[in-house]
Amino acid sequence: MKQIKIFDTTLRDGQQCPGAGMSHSKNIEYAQLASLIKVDVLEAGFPSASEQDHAIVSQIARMYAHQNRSPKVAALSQLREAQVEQTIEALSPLVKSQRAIVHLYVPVAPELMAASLGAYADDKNQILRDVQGMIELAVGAGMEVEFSPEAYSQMGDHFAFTTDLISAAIDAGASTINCPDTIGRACYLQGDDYFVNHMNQHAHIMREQFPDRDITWSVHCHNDFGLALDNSMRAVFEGPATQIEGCFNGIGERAGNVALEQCIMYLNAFGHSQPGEVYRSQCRSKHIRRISDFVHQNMLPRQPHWPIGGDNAAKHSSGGHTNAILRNAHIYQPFNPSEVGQQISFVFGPLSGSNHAQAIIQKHGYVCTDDERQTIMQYIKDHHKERRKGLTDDEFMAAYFAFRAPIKVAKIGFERIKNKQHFAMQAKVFDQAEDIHFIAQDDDTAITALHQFLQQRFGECQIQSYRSESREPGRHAKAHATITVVADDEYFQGKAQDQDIETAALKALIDAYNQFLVQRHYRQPIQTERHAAVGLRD
Ligand SMILES: CC(C)C(=O)C(=O)O
Repeated sequence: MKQIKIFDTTLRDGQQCPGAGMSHSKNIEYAQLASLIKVDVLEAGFPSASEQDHAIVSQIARMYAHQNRSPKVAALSQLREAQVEQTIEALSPLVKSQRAIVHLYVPVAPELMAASLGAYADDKNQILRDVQGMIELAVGAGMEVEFSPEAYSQMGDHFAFTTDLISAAIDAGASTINCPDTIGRACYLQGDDYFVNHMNQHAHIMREQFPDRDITWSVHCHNDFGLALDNSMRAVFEGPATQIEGCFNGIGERAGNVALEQCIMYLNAFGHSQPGEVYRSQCRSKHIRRISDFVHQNMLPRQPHWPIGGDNAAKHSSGGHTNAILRNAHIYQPFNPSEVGQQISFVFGPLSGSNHAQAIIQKHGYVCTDDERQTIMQYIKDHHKERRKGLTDDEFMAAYFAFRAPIKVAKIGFERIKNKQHFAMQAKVFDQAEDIHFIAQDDDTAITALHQFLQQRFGECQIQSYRSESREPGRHAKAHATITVVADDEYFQGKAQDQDIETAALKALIDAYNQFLVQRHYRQPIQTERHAAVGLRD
């Protein structure tokens, strides 16, 4: 088995992108999650960037120093002695357990060298001496060293210089050579210039030069052309890389870095496809959703359709898909979502089918027979025809209750005629048309009259509270009534609105009563087997 190390730079490269920065305490929280998911290396920051960055790296180093199985900690440094010293200082708590990595970088692409190093770029021998000297300094302080020739994929005619740099770095004690596609412009169609080919050449040259050294080759890809995953995987499967650098949810400079959760799951799914070798990471994939949620909530929002950890990655709506899933839970999933801490869930939408509707109703413990499921589904779709984006379960069930409602009122009124209070209602009650009319007591209000009628007809039910309000200004504002009743030891809240305050209250009471009656007549034991079979969320 070939173990592929996962180098997590969410806190460093991830926080370099606009909008992703987090407070000190959130950085620490993230480090705990990185340890839980078991990345091999956590790049905790750039200690020389500010006092706070130094303090964050140093606290993470102290925290991990007390935990045996936590990741190694890397911290980034430019080729400047003062920076290297600050980096060493921040990482020092991990020296004893040999888990501190100074990550030193210098550009090698010609244009980038000129733009970021100025005149220093012309003195290649000095750069070579500095790389050698600073790595020796870090190694002497008990650090591991990772060396990155920045913009390696754009090195152009600097191949020989890059070879010298890598050679100097290894000679001075660097144990990892990281090959970045800094601007996300690498593509296998580049042929001989493709950076993975260069990595193979460099790995070969270094093996010849340092036959006794065990060098880790690492890859660090940005996603500007959407090729970060392809490039990272080619570096592993076609090149010498045994370490992948990236960020959870693919955050990072510009279009981001390769998404680590995609790399981990790619290895899980395809790592055994090559003859004679199995590639795996040691990460506990079941925590992917948790760390992905953290990045989503505290760094940058995640697209719903984001691969692996996105909300929609295990959510289904269309009829054809949900139908098949109800028979075979994982038929439309490329892997079992529980591997990444997700569950299959359904959203009822305009393209959903009657099987899906029936499953939701039964999951909530109500009756929906095979004969009626088509009618109920159509009713619910018509009831919410403006909701093209799908219904929550609450909205869906409210429509189911409206469909089942035993009392469907066509006309309702309460008026005084010849000194008597008259109550009148035209309604369908359990599908029978009825014309209800009676003379109420003198001191009855419309509500008490209706309440008495409903109790006599359908059984005991107490009014717990009644509220009526107008939510809009002006004389045309509607009255919104809310009435809560208690029946069979359960609470039912009825709501209604009408231009007339009294009618709104009457309708709200009927709504509450309807819910009580739906519960009484259509409740059934929850169909747990089917529910469990499709892994629906509770
Ligand atoms: C410092 C290096 C590794 C980097 O972040 C890049 O090249 O993108």
